[in-house]
Amino acid sequence: MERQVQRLRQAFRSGRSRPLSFRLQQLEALRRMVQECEKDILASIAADLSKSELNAYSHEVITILGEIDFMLENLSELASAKPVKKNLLTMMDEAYVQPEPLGVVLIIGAWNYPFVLIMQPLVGAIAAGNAVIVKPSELSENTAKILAKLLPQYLDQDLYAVVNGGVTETTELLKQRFDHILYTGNTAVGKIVMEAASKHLTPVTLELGGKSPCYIDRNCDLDVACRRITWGKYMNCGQTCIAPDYILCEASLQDQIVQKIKDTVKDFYGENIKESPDYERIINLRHFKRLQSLLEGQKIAFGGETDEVTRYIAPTILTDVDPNSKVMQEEIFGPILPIVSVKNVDEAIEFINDREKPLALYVFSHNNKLIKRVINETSSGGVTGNDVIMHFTVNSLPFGGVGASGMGAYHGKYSFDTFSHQRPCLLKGLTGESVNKLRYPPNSQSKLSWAKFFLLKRLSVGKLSMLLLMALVVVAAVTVKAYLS
Ligand SMILES: NC(=O)c1ccc[n+]([C@@H]2O[C@H](COP(=O)([O-])OP(=O)(O)OC[C@H]3O[C@@H](n4cnc5c(N)ncnc54)[C@H](O)[C@@H]3O)[C@@H](O)[C@H]2O)c1
Ligand SMILES: CC(C)=CCC/C(C)=C/CC/C(C)=C/C=O
Repeated sequence: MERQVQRLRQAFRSGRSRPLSFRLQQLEALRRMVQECEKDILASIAADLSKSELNAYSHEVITILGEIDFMLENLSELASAKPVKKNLLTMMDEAYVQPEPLGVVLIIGAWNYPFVLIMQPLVGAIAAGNAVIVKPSELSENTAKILAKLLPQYLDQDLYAVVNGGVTETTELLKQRFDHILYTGNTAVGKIVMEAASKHLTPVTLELGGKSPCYIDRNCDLDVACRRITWGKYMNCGQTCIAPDYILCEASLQDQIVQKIKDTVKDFYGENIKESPDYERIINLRHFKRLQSLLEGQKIAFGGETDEVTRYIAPTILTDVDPNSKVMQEEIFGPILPIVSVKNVDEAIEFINDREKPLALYVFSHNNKLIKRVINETSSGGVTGNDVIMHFTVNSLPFGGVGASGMGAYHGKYSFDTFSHQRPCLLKGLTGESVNKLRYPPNSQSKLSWAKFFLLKRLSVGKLSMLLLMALVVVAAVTVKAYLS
């Protein structure tokens, strides 16, 4: 592992990854990889998540092609030096912010969107000019294998590497010194990653999870709300970090919501959900059993059927859920949707604020003021009003958590910035010592008041009259010169 990181560091130090032409060429190669190997990529994702290839394409491949296109179109602007405002002391100089690559970056992905969660940060890290090691999740082993096979075929092998493996390999990897680590996964491992990174003072981006609430206001089109929630909750069998975790609503809405979600499930997946190509399975037996245990003692208003052999759990709704019950204590990450009743929006806001800051927050209402109020009075990684999941798809929005749901963000420009150092540059000439004298010792009251003038634009009466006098002399000189010529 150590040798591998050293090899990448050496390649980074050679400067090969820095020219924009090289970065663009690598991004184009990545796009070719996705297009030319689409079939194998889709088959791997499909095998890992019992997912149809159509869904694998729309859940994962579209996002990556969009991200690569964005970087190809915007890289020269993103990577360019940005001139900044100057003060009076530096007005003759050049001042700008120059984004520069950080060095060798580690990207650790999770299993639930195994392609997107490796590839999207990788696009940003390459665009920013870094060398990169990616570590796909061992739980999505087919996608891990195809990434390890394809990436070296299309990318520069000295700068970009894939390490596969589980806890042992990741632990070993985390002992190495990186210049940035982006980790996606659960909070407990997030803490391990951050602790390991702290040994080298390596900055981290942590893309974690949490319980993302969904408040449905009485003043709302329930048909539309329930259709959108059904889509976002049961896609990927609920194994989506930003899936609505639970619903908050007034008690009187509960039965209507159950009925409408039931009807939508039938529209989406048909009478026999098990036969639907659009309904996935739980990733492994450990998660299957964990989810089964969340159903114990709950009022199941819809669904609840499970099949251990195929790790099938039906789209399920729990009603009158006690906020202290187990299903409300941990991120569900499966197709179980609890409804917790609140008296009104005030109580919903309090409920959200009493808990850890979630990765996403959803509010459904005709009343935009109410939506804005919920946004203003709570905190979460991201928000979508009157829909779910969709803020993820806008790559001009930063994607990330806050508090327990993570730190830092990526996507589009935010990926580029995450993997760059914003380097402040000031370029001066070697003239102008008469002004510089002001900051050289010995100090004096007069130098201090000039410094206040140049840096704070504060002028004493004495300095003001002197400046006026100087201005008058300049005007007089110009007038005399004009008269004589
Ligand atoms: N914010 C996001 O974008 C996002 C996206 C997907 C998933 N998630 C969150 O991730 C969680 C599900 O993922 P998961 O954690 O089950 O995925 P996982 O089991 O695939 O683990 C994530 C990564 O951590 C590594 N890992 C596991 N144990 C480790 C250890 N002890 N030391 C070092 N590395 C270790 C794994 O090898 C893997 O690469 C959920 O909480 C979900 O909300 C967040
Ligand atoms: C709207 C379309 C076409 C796709 C959405 C894809 C999707 C659900 C992405 C989620 C990715 C993500 C960060 C998952 C976290 O677990």
